Amino acid sequence: MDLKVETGGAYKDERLGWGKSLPVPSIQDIVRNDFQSVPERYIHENMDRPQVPDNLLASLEIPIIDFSLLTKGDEDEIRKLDFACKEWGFFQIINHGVGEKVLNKMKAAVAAFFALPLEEKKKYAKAANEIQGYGQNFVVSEDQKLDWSDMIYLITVPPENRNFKFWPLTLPGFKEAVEEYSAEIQKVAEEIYANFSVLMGLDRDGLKRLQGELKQGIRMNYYPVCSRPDLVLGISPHSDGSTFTLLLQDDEVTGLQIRHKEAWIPVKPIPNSLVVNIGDATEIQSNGMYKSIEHRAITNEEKPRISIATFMFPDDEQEIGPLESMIDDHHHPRMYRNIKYIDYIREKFARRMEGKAHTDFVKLTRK
Ligand SMILES: O=C(O)CCC(=O)C(=O)O
Ligand SMILES: [Fe+2]
Repeated sequence: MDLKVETGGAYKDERLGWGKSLPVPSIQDIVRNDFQSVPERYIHENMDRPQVPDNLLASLEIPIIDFSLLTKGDEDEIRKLDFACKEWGFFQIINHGVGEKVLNKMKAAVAAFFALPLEEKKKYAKAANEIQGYGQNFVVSEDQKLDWSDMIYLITVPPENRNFKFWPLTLPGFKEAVEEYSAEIQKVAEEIYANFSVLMGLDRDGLKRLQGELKQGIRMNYYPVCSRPDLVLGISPHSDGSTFTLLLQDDEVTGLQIRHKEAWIPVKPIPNSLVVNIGDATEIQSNGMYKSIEHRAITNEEKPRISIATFMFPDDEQEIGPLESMIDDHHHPRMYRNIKYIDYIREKFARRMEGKAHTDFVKLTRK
C-alpha cells in the first residue's frame, strides 16, 4: 500500500502506529568521510541560523531544583518548582539520587553505540513507518532541511513494550546500562509526577492515574562536529510531545538552547545533573499554566556531543485534556480541547519539528 504523507497534516491510516519519517543519511558518517563537508540540505535559511548569544543572555540560567529537598516535601523547593514550570518550562535537578556510576555507564554505552561502524549501526535502523531505532524522525518531505544529528530511539517502559530488534544487544553492557538507567529515571519521574499532581490540585497519584499506564522512551542523540556551526542546527526548534523529558547532557559541551522571552538561552551543563523540561501533554493538562518550551541544539567545531533524552508519556489510548482543577471559567478558561494521546502523537509525527506548532493544533482559539 502506498502510504501518503500530507505535510503538516495527520496520518489518516489507523494502522500506521505512531508515525513515519523519510530515511536520511548518517551525518556522523558524512563528517567522518569529509570534515569540511556541509551539504546544502543541512544549511538553514538565514533567519533560522544559530546566533552566538550575547553575554547578558549567556549569563541567564534556568532554575536549579534540589531534588532531595523535594522528596522531603520542602515547601520552598516545591514553590520553586512551580515557578520554574510556569516561568521557564525548564529546570535542572541536582541530588536526584541517580548514581554517578549509572549515569556514566549510560553515557559510555551510548558513546560505544555511535562509535560502531555505520554498517553495524544500520542493523538497528528504523523502518520508515516506525519511530523506534537508529536514524532520524520528523523528516516528512524530501526538500526539508535536515538536522546535524543522528539518533537511536528506544521504548523502555513498560518493559513488555521493548522491541529488542532495535537494541544493539551484541554491544557489551549496552542493554544493562539502558535498563538500569531507565529504572532509575523512572523513580525520579514518578516523584516529579507526584509533585506536579499536588501543584495542580490533585492527590500525589492524580496525574499518574490520568496517564493510564506510565510510558517511557529514550532518545539518544549524537551531534558530530561541524566545520560551519553557524550554518546548521543540531536539532531544529521544537517542543517535546512528552508529559516531561529528563535530559542527560554532555558535562563539557554546551549545545542545548531554550527560547526564553524571545531569546535563545544556552543551558550550561552542571555535571551529574538532569535537565527537566515540560512537554506538550503537561502544557495541555495544566491548561497552559506549565509551559512546554521551544528548544534546539547547536553544534560546534571541536567536539562531538551526546545527549540522552528520556521522554515520559501517557498511554496511547488515554485522552488528555485540561484538568478541571486548572480551569477557571472567569480567570483562566479552558485553552485546549481534549485529545486521545495517540491522535496527538500521530499529528505531531506527521510534521517537521517546527517550534510550537505541535500544541497550536489542540488550542481552542485556533480555528
Ligand atoms: O540535545 C539536546 O540538548 C536536546 C535534545 C532534544 O531536545 C530532544 O531529543 O528532544
Ligand atoms: Fe526536545
